[in-house]
Amino acid sequence: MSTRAEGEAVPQEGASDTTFSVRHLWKIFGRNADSVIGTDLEHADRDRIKDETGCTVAVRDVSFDVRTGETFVVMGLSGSGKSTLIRCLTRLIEPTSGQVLLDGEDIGEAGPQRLRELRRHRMAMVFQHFGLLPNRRIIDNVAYGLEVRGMPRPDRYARAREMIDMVGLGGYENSRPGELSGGMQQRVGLARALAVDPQVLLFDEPFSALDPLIRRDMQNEVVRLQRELHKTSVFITHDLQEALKLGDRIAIMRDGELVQVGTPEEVVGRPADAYVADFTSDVARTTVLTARWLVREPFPGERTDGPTTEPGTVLAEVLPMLAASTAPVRVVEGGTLLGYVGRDDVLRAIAEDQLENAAAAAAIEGETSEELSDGATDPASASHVADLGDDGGPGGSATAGSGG
Ligand SMILES: Nc1ncnc2c1ncn2[C@@H]1O[C@H](COP(=O)(O)OP(=O)(O)OP(=O)(O)O)[C@@H](O)[C@H]1O
Repeated sequence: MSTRAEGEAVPQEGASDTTFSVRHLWKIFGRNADSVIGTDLEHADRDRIKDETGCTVAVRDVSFDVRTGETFVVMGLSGSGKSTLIRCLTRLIEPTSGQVLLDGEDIGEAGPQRLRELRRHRMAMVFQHFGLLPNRRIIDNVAYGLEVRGMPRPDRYARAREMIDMVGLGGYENSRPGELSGGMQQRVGLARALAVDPQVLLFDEPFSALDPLIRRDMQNEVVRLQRELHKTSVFITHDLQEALKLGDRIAIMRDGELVQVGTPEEVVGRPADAYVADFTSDVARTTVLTARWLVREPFPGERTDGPTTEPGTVLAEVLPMLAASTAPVRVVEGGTLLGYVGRDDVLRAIAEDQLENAAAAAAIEGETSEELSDGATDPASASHVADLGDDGGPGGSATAGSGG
């Protein structure tokens, strides 16, 4: 099952603002993979399918769209199917069933020649372990994709130099990968991917092997490059903070399924179920939710002369403004007044954070005790938490589609 964020339009297949359309994608590893889909087993859990057929369900009936220019993050725990999913997008792994459309073209229908063209010209991948050629100089590594395309040497070196400068490695053109730190090698990986000017960048946990500080630098680098280049990107990570920082939208995977697709605010502010709520319970809402999330009409008699802010301002920055003014903040976008956010609104959003944390903890505990007591009913059930989340903030529905 795939879940769309509340208020999100049903995607139009091949719509012009969509780069990837993934429809009912399955990947089942094992010899009897075809014996699962379309049978009763299709809905069984992974363990039962494994027991009865020997097959592993890695991706289960996943559908989503990646919008042109957005960074679409796929997040989930180890084994949830992220790597398999991103490899199915390029058919590095052959899907068992379902469709992947790139600009409306069904890549499942592409013959070997067409597939090679698509991979060379339309997509580029950045891997966790860099994938650099150890005996080649940095400039040759960066120019590699252009060389494969047959670009003349002066042109490809010029382009490679440009990309090396862009990722801040000017001066290292003649070094070998082994002479560079992990973070620098990943910059080379990034430059190599960008050199071919791909339509789509695919990142498979590119920063997982890096030290935390270098990892943060690289995340900032990606944010900066995205601001400049607006490349459509699919980014795989198991790190929620990374997902929140980089993602215009985040898809959360569990056991091969998508459990929620939404903006960072939607995922944190209105988690789809107890699993997502548990994932996001450590995130300080004030650093993710923005004024847009809480914006509302003025109350009768309320002051309307408060300080102004933009809808994208995080609540952590709205708070000091409210502390300094007794009037609610006016939320203004491009000269248009969207509405107001007052002290109570922000307090309620913060209090909900505490309530949801407690409810999520209770639900997880409840699930565990249910398992132990073989199905005994527990009031703190998953749906209880989902209900809490569904209520969202006072202005919850105003945010649907924001940040996309
Ligand atoms: N080639 C394969 N053959 C059999 N099973 C596989 C294969 N590749 C992956 N799997 C299984 O498919 C499931 C999903 O794996 P996948 O690597 O896609 O998850 P992931 O979320 O990317 O995990 P990680 O973050 O650890 O890489 C896992 O149960 C894994 O064991």
